[in-house]
Amino acid sequence: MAAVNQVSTTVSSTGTISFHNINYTVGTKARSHKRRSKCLTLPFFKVTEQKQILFDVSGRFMNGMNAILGPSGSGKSSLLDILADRKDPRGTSGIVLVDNFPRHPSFRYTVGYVVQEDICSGTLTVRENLYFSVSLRLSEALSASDKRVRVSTVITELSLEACADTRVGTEFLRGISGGEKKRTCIGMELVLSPNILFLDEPTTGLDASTAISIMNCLKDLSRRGRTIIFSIHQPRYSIFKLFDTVMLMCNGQCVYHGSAKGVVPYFSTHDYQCEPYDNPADFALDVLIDIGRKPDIIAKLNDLYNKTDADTSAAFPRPGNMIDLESLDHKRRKYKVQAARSLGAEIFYLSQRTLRNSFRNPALALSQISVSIILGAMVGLLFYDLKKTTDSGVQNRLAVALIIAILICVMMTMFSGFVLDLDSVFKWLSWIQWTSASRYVSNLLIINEFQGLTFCLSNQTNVCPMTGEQILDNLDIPHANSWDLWKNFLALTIMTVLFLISSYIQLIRIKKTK
Ligand SMILES: Nc1ncnc2c1ncn2[C@@H]1O[C@H](COP(=O)(O)OP(=O)(O)OP(=O)(O)O)[C@@H](O)[C@H]1O
Repeated sequence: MAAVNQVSTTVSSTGTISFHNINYTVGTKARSHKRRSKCLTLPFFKVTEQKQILFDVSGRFMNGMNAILGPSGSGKSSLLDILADRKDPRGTSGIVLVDNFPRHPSFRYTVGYVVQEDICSGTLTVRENLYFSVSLRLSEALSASDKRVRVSTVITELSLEACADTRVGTEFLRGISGGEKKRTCIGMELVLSPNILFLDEPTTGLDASTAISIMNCLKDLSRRGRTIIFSIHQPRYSIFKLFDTVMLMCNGQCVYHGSAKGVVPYFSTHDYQCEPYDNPADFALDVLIDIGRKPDIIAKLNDLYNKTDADTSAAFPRPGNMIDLESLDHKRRKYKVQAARSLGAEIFYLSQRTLRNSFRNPALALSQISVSIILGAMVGLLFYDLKKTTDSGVQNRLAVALIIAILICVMMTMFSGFVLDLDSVFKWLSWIQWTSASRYVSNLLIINEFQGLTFCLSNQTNVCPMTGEQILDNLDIPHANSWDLWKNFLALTIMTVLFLISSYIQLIRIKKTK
């Protein structure tokens, strides 16, 4: 989901976003042989070099359709992410203002961002997807009926009434059309009532007629006072003529920012003539590809754009204010955004969706249930009516543990201290056994299986030369008291908690910025 679950304030704005001298740099693996060779002796030493993606990009987007156009790799998505406050602030510089003020810390949660891939749940209906989005992302103060009204309004706004109660569809389940699916994804953002809607390549993967219907839908939204900002690759003329402003990017620099109608006349003044029947978007892309090979022309056009762009300079803060704005922006990033929902509510809505998903996706539910039943039956059969004899009785029980361990994880089994005698074979590696969940599981199973048993000869059942305790002693598994059993439970519990915590930390790390 684009902007997750934290909406603390309603930002009232006219939706004008201006940005000034945006630079973006990332650290990449060093490619130069010279640098690598210096570090050949340090195999784990990563050599990074800085790569600048965006160079001093400035501009202003207002209510209407604002397109960011350029060849692949020109920096469109990077700029879009920075404006939407979805990029890691490290490596970015410059100022982004909304209605001439720095963005609120919760900005990214109050604007809509439609990612390229469709993120709606296939087993839910269009209405349920929108309701899920509104429930998870808006304040708990909103009543159920308010939520329903909001969802219905968005359904009407996006002309989704006819398929509102149809399931979106999965690879196994026929659902709504591609265009309706994209509109559902847009709707999941619109339920926030954002003034600004970002879209990353909204027409990618759609056929021509679906693409135009999506863009017409966005045009309608823009007419109702929204600022629609999107990156787009190669629009047809019927789509291009819907744009109000166009920003042309080339190698991370802006070479044109102005009206869509002005593109052809602008480039004609720089000796690039558009053929009478050529699509201006195709023409612009051809020009961008050509000047991409000529750094001096890019620099000239970029310089011209920086000097003459009237819209940008009108919104540009006075130089004296720049320092204050930078420090404000710094403070803004440190500001803690309060979650709009309690943890319990989040768990409830997510579990509800997961349950619905399982029930409505017969293939998934069936495979999950079948796997559980088959595994359970297998383990049950293996343990069923085992003999208490010294030969097969003992052997069938050390085999069962092995099968289970293999099912869980082969690697962990290797270090369980059960398959191999780690003390003698891999002395220097034997400590790994203490990190192996399989070791604790196998210890538990073996203690549980053998403790208190006596094993007799198969032909003379009154002669019982072996006890379970002896086998446990032979395997070097402590079993003197109940703590020897329960400490394995404790170790497994601690491992589970640690894995959950580290997954949670990783989720927190990746969810906010790219
Ligand atoms: N985190 C990163 N690490 C390394 N390179 C990056 C990173 N982010 C972006 N780039 C590079 O920056 C350039 C611009 O990327 P970006 O995705 O913004 O371009 P784009 O115009 O949206 O391209 P496309 O149309 O293909 O999606 C590309 O060359 C990309 O490989």
